[in-house]
Amino acid sequence: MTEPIVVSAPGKVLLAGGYLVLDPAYSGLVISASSRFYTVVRDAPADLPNRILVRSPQFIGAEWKYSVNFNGNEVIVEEILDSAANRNKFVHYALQYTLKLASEYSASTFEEVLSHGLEILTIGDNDFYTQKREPGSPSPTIASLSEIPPFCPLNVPLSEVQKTGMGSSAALITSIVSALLLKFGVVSKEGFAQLDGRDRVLAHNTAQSVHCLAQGKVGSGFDVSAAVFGSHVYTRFDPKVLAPLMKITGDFANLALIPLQPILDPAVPVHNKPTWTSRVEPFQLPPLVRLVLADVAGGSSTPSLVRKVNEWRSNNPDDAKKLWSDIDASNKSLVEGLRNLIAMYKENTDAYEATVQILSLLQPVQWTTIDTEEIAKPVVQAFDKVFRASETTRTLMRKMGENAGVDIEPAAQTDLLDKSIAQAGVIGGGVPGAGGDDAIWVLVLEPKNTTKLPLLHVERVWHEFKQRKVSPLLATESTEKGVRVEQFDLVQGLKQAVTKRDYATENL
Ligand SMILES: Nc1ncnc2c1ncn2[C@@H]1O[C@H](COP(=O)(O)OP(=O)(O)O)[C@@H](O)[C@H]1O
Ligand SMILES: C[C@@](O)(CCOP(=O)(O)OP(=O)(O)O)CC(=O)O
Repeated sequence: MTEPIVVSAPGKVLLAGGYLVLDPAYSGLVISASSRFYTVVRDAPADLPNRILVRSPQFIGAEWKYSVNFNGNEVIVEEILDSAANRNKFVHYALQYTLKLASEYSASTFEEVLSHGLEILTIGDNDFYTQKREPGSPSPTIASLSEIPPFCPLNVPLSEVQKTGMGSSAALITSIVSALLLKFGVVSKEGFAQLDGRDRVLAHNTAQSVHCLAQGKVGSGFDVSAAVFGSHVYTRFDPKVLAPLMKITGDFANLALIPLQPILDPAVPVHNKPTWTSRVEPFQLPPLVRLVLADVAGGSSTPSLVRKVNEWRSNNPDDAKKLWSDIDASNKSLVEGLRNLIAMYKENTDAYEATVQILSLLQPVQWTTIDTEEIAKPVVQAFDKVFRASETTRTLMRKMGENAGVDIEPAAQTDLLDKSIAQAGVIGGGVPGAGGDDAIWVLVLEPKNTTKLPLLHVERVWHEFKQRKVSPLLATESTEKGVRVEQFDLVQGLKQAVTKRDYATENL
């Protein structure tokens, strides 16, 4: 049996650019989270040619079986259904499209890889799901969450789990697609190590297509893009590139007529081929700045928020244009402020660190009122610019919500954010992505070598907040750039988590 292939992909937070990023004229700032989704692909334990078993050991009954039919030319992946209720369209589509693509490179490698059958395991970091608590038990803290064993079983079927909104399906699809591309030799580990080389771009185009097709709609795609490339300023692709594939509904026999290589592989030169126009401008949060996320007990449906906002925008084009461009200016100012801070750190690390130390003890509204040394002034101003920009974006996003008649920042979230942002050492915050009731983000200062006071203040506010249950998540920003090939033995807890249950091979 060959070594398992393990690929992880990070979750996401859209810090700025919700709704705007659906339009290629605007961009969004997406931060990739340290929480990751893992896919392990290995040869099936028993010889079962052309069979694939996929399972998610964190959930009850999360097993999906497939048979692969290949006639030397066309590939059809069929679900072997125990019951219709146990369909997993996302996994099925990931297999169908990635296997078809792989077969177009080498039929003999394709047949060889499937000759023993495959087993695929998918598993997510705890942060992707709201962890169940015993009634009356204290709400979790970042310290208590870091004590929980990795990949905790959720003890419910997948359909009943509560998600935290970190983009589990995008990270899942990115990790499955990438692991399969490696297994079938379509991309290499070395190729994957390059951030903007052909291998990653191919993985992106494939995962993005699968995700859109499985969702049955084309969103902006910032979540898949972050899963592949890490934190960046994202500008969306033109959905036209997917038009030939979007026509295929359900019957994969129709896929036979559409070669995938020319659509997905940037290295395949075809005259007049549709191109992927998305733009990725790498980004990273400045040093000594920590992203903190909260899972808020509440729920909002992104598609219905998007529908209403789009409706208002098309009925009020002039007002919308003005509002969109004001929000865009504020978002750009946020990005610029954060980038300036990185430059300042590089230019004079000591002054930067000393200023962070001072600001961490003051509320952001006090920052520009204090007398600082000349050398600290630009750093103070840059932090102040980030604070102001995030507040302006909040105000304008609330306005967008009022106009469209939807709660982009509901009153309870406003209260929670105002209280959080009033703490010493907090730089700013907001509702991520489409907004709504289910999450907030804040940026806090974390001075070197001192207690993490701003984080503790924010945690206290969340703990004492009465209107909603608010739990911190462990995730910070991932400084690894997106999708990553892992070593099975080196991912803490992974081996135990995927081998926990003794699956009979006749399951296949
Ligand atoms: N852990 C998992 N294992 C297998 N499939 C999953 C898992 N998480 C999500 N999926 C698949 O992705 C689909 C959409 O997931 P969902 O969590 O609703 O998306 P999102 O993260 O985009 O909100 C699910 O219906 C399921 O098919
Ligand atoms: C409105 C949006 O611009 C942002 C939505 O971001 P969320 O992070 O809220 O998304 P989900 O996790 O899928 O619910 C739609 C889009 O860009 O596709």
